[in-house]
Amino acid sequence: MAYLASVSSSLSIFKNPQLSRFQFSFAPPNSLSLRPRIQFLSMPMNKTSSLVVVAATTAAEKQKKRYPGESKGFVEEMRFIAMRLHTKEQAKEGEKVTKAPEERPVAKWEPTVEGYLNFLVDSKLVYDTLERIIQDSTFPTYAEFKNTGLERADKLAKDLEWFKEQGYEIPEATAPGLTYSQYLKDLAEKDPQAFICHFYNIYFAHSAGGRMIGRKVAEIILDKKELEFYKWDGELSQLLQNVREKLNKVAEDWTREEKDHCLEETEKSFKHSGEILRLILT
Ligand code: HEM
Repeated sequence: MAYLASVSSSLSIFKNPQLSRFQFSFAPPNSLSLRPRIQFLSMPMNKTSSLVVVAATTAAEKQKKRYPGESKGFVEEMRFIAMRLHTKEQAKEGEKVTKAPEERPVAKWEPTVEGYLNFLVDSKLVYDTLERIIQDSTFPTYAEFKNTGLERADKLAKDLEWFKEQGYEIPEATAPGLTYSQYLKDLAEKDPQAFICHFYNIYFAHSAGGRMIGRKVAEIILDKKELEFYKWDGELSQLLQNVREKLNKVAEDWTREEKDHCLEETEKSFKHSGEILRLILT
């Protein structure tokens, strides 16, 4: 119903006699679909003007279509989709409304050391998996990302060692980390575009929201101790920029369909990372 209302209010533009033919397309609010959207065409402006609903764009129109962020390179396209999947409380550009525990404002989190340790252990498993896949790979799409300086597994190993020295018992990895790790291994074998989507989201999320979370949690439960997980050797902004350039270059060889497929994987990346983040609050 909401869609119908927005369609009819948009129809006023058809009254403009200058427009002998006008067309627009729309998708339901919050739709992440990148596939052809429903399109409305108006016929020449006279009394018999009619509205024709066409179910799909033609190949030529599709080619002309611009994707948000496209002019800046593929990373910007991935970023655009990722930002829409945040809630407003998580990031200014966020649009998502449902609120799982980890989607509530970080300022209101009540973390526990035990939960945080589960989060660090599962995160380490995911980074171990990603970094082993990249390091062992001879496949150019993956090999490009060896030794970017963003790697986190060794840093997390040091942090877990520190917790041990403080007398904490280091837990075993739990279901969210184990499931995500296996999922990444499967993707790496059979779906490079989807794998690269996870690669981007995991490392870039950690450099943005992840650091914010680390600071907040350390304030509440670690007497502000800054963990190695949140430190990089070298200038982080430069490391990120180098990886952005490599990602853009890799994606230049992809067809539009392969790019869309990569973008469509973003939701899964949020789902898996969200489950690991939620451990902090257990
Ligand atoms: C509590 C959870 C989260 C919070 C508080 C959070 C917060 C943020 C913030 C503040 C930014 C920076 C926005 C800006 O540039 O102005 C950001 C960027 C981003 N986040 Fe999140 N985020 C969260 C979870 C996630 C998750 C689960 C993912 C995906 C796995 C993700 C992926 C990204 C990406 C890809 C960026 C863009 C980084 C860049 O611009 O280089 N975030 N997030």
